[in-house]
Amino acid sequence: MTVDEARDVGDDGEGAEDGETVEAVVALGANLGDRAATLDAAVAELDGLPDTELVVASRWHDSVALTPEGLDPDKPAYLNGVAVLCTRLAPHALLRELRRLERAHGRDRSATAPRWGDRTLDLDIIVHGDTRLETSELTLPHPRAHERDFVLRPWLEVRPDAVLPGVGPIAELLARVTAASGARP
Ligand SMILES: Nc1ncnc2c1ncn2[C@@H]1O[C@H](COP(=O)(O)OP(=O)(O)OP(=O)(O)O)[C@@H](O)[C@H]1O
Ligand SMILES: Nc1nc2c(c(=O)[nH]1)N=C(CO)CN2
Repeated sequence: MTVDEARDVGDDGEGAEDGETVEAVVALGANLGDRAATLDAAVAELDGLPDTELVVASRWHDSVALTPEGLDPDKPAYLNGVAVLCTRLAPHALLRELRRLERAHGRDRSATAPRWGDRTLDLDIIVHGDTRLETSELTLPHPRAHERDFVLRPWLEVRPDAVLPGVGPIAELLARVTAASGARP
């Protein structure tokens, strides 16, 4: 499938069914190791997933680590970005592939790893077409995407008109997050 065709899919107001081609947005983050090299490699690996093609990836953005206690400039800073994929993988199948790629990059998912702890690679599904679902393994859209500058900013860079299904245009969401943080847009 070509990039232009990819831009036209997943826009029919329905949740994605098995085997349907949709545009999915994956958020990438890393704050350990050679962050840029890891994210570059991950983008290439996303492009190589079965029934999947990379449409566009954002630049990598530096961002202060968000922890359960708030922003922590003493933690290693993150590089964040997004990749827009055209995929026939169903949501849970895509999630399994992302977990596999995280593992391959040394992601520590042991029981002792702290919530929102430092990581070599984090891959989250932000949207999968217009799918809205909530299971024990997967919530779509990603439940915290609307409040995350480090997701919305790179996404806006590559998809200025994107809408978070059930929430709103990401340009408005980013403006709200930026205003709430007291920072300039
Ligand atoms: N949209 C989603 N994308 C990725 N994982 C999800 C999603 N919704 C639910 N999950 C579940 O969240 C679990 C925890 O994921 P992970 O450890 O990457 O969270 P986190 O990145 O530390 O935090 P956050 O979810 O706030 O970004 C995963 O095992 C997965 O089953
Ligand atoms: N800046 C930044 N902070 C985070 C990030 C992230 O990607 N960027 N991911 C987290 C868990 O998903 C927790 N904190």
